[in-house]
Amino acid sequence: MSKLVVDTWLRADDGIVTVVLIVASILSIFWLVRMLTSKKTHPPLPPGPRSLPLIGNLLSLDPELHVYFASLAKVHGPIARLWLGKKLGVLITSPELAREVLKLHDTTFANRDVPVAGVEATYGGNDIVWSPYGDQWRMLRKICVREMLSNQTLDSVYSLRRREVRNTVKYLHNHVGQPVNIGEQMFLTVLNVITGMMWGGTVKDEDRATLGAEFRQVVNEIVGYLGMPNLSDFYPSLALFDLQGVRKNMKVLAKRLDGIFESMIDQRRKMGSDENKDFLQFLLKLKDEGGDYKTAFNMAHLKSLLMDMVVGGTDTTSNTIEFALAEMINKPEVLKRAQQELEDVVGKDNIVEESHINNLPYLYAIMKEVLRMHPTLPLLVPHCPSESCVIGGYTIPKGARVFVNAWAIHRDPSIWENPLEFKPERFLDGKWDYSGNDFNYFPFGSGRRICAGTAMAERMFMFLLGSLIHSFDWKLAEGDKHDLSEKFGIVLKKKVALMAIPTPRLSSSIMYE
Ligand code: HEM
Repeated sequence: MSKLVVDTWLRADDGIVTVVLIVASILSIFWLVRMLTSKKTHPPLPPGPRSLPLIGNLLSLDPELHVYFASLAKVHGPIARLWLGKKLGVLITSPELAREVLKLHDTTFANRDVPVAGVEATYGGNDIVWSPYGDQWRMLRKICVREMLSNQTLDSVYSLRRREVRNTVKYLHNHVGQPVNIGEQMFLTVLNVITGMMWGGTVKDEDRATLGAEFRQVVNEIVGYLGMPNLSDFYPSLALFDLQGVRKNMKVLAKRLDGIFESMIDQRRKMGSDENKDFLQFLLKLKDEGGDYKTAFNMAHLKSLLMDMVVGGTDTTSNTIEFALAEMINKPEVLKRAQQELEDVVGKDNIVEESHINNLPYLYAIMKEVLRMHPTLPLLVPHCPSESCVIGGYTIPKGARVFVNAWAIHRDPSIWENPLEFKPERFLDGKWDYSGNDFNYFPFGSGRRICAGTAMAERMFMFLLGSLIHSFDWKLAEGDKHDLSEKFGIVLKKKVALMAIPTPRLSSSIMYE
């Protein structure tokens, strides 16, 4: 090889080295700049407990999720993460951060991470609770709130609520001196009101025990599966195998309710259109004739709205009343004070009417206090950001399951004096309300996804519990201990059913008819 060729090669090599060095330097600068800027735009994930590869934190989950999540917040702070298999869970446990999620970034977090159980229960997630934030959700919510849950509609069907509440008082009067399963009776009363509003149906007195208990069991199981950690949700690639059988069982339960819906729809179709102007008739007309909505209203929407009302409206209200009565029996001075208020406003020779409820501030304070201590949906319905978002200085990636722990915030000693004491008086000054603007106290949630049934829940609670304690004195069944412990589910319930014995306290037995 000639010297000239070797020199040329060496010079060419120098050139290559120089070019490589320049490119490397430019790339390094780019990398550095990216690192620095990406650090700025993508803060880290929230802190959380150490997790195992693939399994994440699944092995340390406690069935009482609300309590377990509160304990994690104590260690990791008001925003924490948890790996549920491949799914990222984010726990929000302070009023400030709840405000960021539910108010400042309301639109981003107005979505749901729909569990497999939710899809099965609601004809493919076609209901209000699980629809993503968008036209379908807007349509369903508007229909429900306007046609069934508005104050105006509720006023127009007062006679129905009155009839059911009177039936319950009568039933209790027939069981004076005997232990009554309060949750079951409250469930049945609310169920009758809701089905009465939907299609005019009520469970007859003779079927009260059997049909009511069956309905309650189905709703209980559906609600149970909705709150249960399910591997199919945490490992979507395993969903096909349905390892815990959640989808299979949910299908069976949904089918049982669907059978009832089908037969109601059938009966309603056979009736003339002028008979019984109820919610179902309105929905059928909307389905057949169409409405002024961007999304066409179909049969899946119709049935899933019925499902929302039955599942979302019954257990929630009845469990709250059961907790309230249990707390009052445990604190007889609270029961006495509420009874005195009713005596002052209603009298002992009169029965409670819904028109009285606005004049019962102490009973209202009891409702607020029970929703503070035992918020019916302790973690709300989990929210899900539609895009990555920074909360409290940490990134919550798109698609994470966000649990806002209202239960823990409602028991935070830095906000509430003696938070574990049941003390309705704390609400008497009207300082706290649950309209969703106060993030120290939000049992119905806040923002776009706030509960759609607040007005109905309020009326049923006040009217039904007011009637119960105005008409009867209450004590526990012989040998029963006061037990106020909770059992976690998407809807919180009493661990031990309240069995209580009614004793009449009104002046005449006519008032129990
Ligand atoms: C004590 C009674 C009740 C309580 C404490 C309660 C509480 C709640 C809460 C916390 C949420 C979730 C809010 C969120 O995701 O941020 C919710 C959603 C909902 N509730 Fe209630 N609820 C009650 C009764 C009812 C009743 C009686 C109905 C209807 C008959 C109802 C219908 C709904 C519906 C449809 C949603 C879904 C709203 C949406 O995703 O847009 N609720 N409720």
